[in-house]
Amino acid sequence: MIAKASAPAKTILFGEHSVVYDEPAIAGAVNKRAYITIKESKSDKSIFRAPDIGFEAELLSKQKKYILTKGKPGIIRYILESLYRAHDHSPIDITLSSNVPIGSGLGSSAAVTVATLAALYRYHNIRFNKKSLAHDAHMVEQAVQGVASPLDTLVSTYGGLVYLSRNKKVEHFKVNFNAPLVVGFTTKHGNTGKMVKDVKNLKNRNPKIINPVITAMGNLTNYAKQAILKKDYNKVGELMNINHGFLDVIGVNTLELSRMVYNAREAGAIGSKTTGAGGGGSIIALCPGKVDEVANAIARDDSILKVRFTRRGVSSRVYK
Ligand SMILES: Nc1ncnc2c1ncn2[C@@H]1O[C@H](COP(=O)(O)OP(=O)(O)O)[C@@H](O)[C@H]1O
Ligand SMILES: C[C@@](O)(CCOP(=O)(O)O)CC(=O)O
Ligand SMILES: [Mg+2]
Repeated sequence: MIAKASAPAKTILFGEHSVVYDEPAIAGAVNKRAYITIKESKSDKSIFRAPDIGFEAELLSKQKKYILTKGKPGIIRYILESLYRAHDHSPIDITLSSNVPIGSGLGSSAAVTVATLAALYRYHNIRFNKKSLAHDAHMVEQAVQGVASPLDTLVSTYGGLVYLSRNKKVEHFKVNFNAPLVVGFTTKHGNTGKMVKDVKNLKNRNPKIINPVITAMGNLTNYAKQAILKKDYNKVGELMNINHGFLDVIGVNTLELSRMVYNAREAGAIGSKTTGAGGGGSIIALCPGKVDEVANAIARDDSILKVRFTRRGVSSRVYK
């Protein structure tokens, strides 16, 4: 039997980091995906392969350990944690293929986790629905990273553009927000777990300064929700620029991220900001009528990815 699943990457429009402190956030699934295939192993060992990133390891799922044969560790922790929760430890082959850049703020960890759990549930014929899958995937991210909001795993599971409220209520935008976005990313990777910890430490050292900023980031997200519903792109852009400033305050921007953000604005983007955890990774630029100008300006020093929002969330099936 072969089980296959795939799940989309995402981009956070508003509310990264503040969402960890229960502030609202807005994120959308994009048309880049992680694909997982699970089949019985031909040997008595479980093997995980990710040829796109040159990764291979033998899995000791019972002990939550692995023996690396090729590549560098990292993303495998999400696979192991998923196996630990949803696998009976019988020998299997797991293959990951993905066109989501890893550690770039596009939620590769969530896409891989959602796809792995969905494939495992199919493989073992375990009943699940989107609600339970999003919940379980969030538990995996939390276990691996220490702290994680449910945002990335929610978006990867459901697809579409999602608003997560202060009390963790999920709203799916019905409006078709199809303004063109350019993603710029650097070769420097961020690490979500570390960035979340850094923000927490900054907040603990300077509570009177950082706490109101986190609250303001949440208020800004709520204004953005209204602007999106009205398709007021100029307002959305203005709020993205303010959000980038807040991300500077909490210390997650880098020289490369800010360079891309300002290159995008100079080339005509009406809004641009870091997206995801920062410390490396990606920016998004909102640029109606100026996609090529903005893409070319970012591409002078960094890499670009043209993405669009997609309503397609997780999908999975078994082949007997
Ligand atoms: N080349 C690589 N091979 C394997 N794992 C990697 C590689 N580069 C980064 N990683 C790991 O992938 C994970 C990416 O997750 P995260 O930091 O949440 O970023 P994102 O979800 O935005 O891609 C991290 O655990 C990181 O250590
Ligand atoms: C910083 C944070 O808000 C988003 C992280 O996104 P990413 O892993 O960089 O794609 C953390 C979280 O929501 O769990
Ligand atoms: Mg992640």
